[in-house]
Amino acid sequence: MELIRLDCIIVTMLATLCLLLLLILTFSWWVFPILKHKKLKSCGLGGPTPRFPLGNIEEMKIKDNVAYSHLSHDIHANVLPYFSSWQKLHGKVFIYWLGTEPFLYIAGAEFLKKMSTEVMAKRWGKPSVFRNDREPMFGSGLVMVEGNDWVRHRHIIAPAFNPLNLKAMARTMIVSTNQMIDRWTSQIKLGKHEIDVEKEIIATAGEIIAKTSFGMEDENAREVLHKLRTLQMTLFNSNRYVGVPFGKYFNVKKNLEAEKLGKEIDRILLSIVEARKKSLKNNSYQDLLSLLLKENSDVSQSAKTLTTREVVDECKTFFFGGHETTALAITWTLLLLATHEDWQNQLREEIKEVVGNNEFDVTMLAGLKKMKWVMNEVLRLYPPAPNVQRQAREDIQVDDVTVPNGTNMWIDVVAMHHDPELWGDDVNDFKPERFMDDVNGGCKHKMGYLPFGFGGRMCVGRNLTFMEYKIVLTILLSNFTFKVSPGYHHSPAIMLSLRPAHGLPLIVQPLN
Ligand code: HEM
Repeated sequence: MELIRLDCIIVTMLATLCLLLLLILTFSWWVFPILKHKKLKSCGLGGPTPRFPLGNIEEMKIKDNVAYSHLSHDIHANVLPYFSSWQKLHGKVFIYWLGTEPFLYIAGAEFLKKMSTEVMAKRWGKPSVFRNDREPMFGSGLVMVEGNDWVRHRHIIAPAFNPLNLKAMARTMIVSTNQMIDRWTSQIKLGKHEIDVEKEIIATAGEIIAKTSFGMEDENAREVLHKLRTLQMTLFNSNRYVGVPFGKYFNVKKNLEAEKLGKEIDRILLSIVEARKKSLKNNSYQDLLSLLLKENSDVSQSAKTLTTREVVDECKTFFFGGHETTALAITWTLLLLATHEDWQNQLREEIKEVVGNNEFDVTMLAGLKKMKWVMNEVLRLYPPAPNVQRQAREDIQVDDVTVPNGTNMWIDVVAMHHDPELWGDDVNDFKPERFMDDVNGGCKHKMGYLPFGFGGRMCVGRNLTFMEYKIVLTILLSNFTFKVSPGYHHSPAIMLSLRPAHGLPLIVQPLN
């Protein structure tokens, strides 16, 4: 009798527990998101109808990238077809769903301005669904951290990019680029003029960040870069179910693979961090790693230290963020210069005027004005970071719209950079002269041009990019001419960053 009663109690307890769990899940997966959605809808925001449990994911699945019939820069409808068609129906600010997570889509510059003036950088969050999903790639690095942790990380990292440190990195950039030039020259001597410049430049930029930020030897650097690339492909080259309850288990193999790669990268970086801790060699300049470790060893500044785990995550973040974006900016530039010979020649002329017969020196970079216009225009047409994400950590009021605490946001940089209302009818033309007298390229709204993000969370590495871009391009244009190969298929695609889906084969000829 006693035993039966005990059984009953256990069964009842289990049933109550299950019911409670079901209730919690229903509330967190459906009721709370629906309430948030309702609040936004009541302010007049529309959007595509979501279906439980996928939200709008089915409509967002992209088939194999279709090659463009010509070299059009009107890329938004191709790289983000669902956003492009929803925009036509619902305007520049609307709601869509990733699984059971509502997202506020923003391509309205004025809305973004009003929203960002309401919120300080440290009070912005990053969508939890992405933070979990991208854990193997960025961990708790600067891109992902929030609140006081973000302040602490940024405070430690920002000084690494001061002009003195940057200047000291220039030598490595020149050496690595010259090695690439030698490789190309040998290849051309064998009659092979077609070079996949995307692949080459990404490898060189990887080498540069490995050496300048971590003093890493080639073999270790190549291994980390290779694993990061595989991780990126695993995470972003397929349709996944981010935001869908138990979505992680829809693609167990890929998720396990990503976790494994993330751990392997951590292991290599950890061994480098530990070795550096022991040697803490006194570089003539402070690379990122020595800076992070130096702050850590200063016990009087305990509020400003990072744990070893955080240092490893920062290394990972900088390894990836520090090379691919810059490399893509240079890659897209070579495509645009290959199709605009006049600009290719103008930049070569400018280099001749600025550098002349002197040895190339970083102090000369400021004189390359047209090159900066070209860079700005390339970053407008092909922004390597094609979107910015946020999560509200408090209610935000934008005119009549209350964006509730917890709302995810997807800011569509590609859409804003290609918006004729902001840039005029020639929005899809390559016109570097837009930037001649205006750092905003004549954009009608100051929040319409965001290649490096906005506010306090703006890209911490942008000055490094400016320098590397100019150095690499100066050396390339001083040695070669570029034409598009007949084998090139124009297929910009988003795999976290905006890249040519099939590489960039160019016909490269030595200048003399
Ligand atoms: C063309 C080159 C680059 C582009 C287009 C670019 C773009 C961006 C954008 C749009 C953001 C803002 C993200 C957000 O608000 O969520 C950002 C942040 C960041 N970038 Fe870059 N970036 C570039 C180069 C670099 C380089 C060279 C490094 C490092 C060496 C770097 C490291 C970072 C980091 C750590 C953050 C996070 C900053 C924070 O949240 O405080 N980036 N970048």
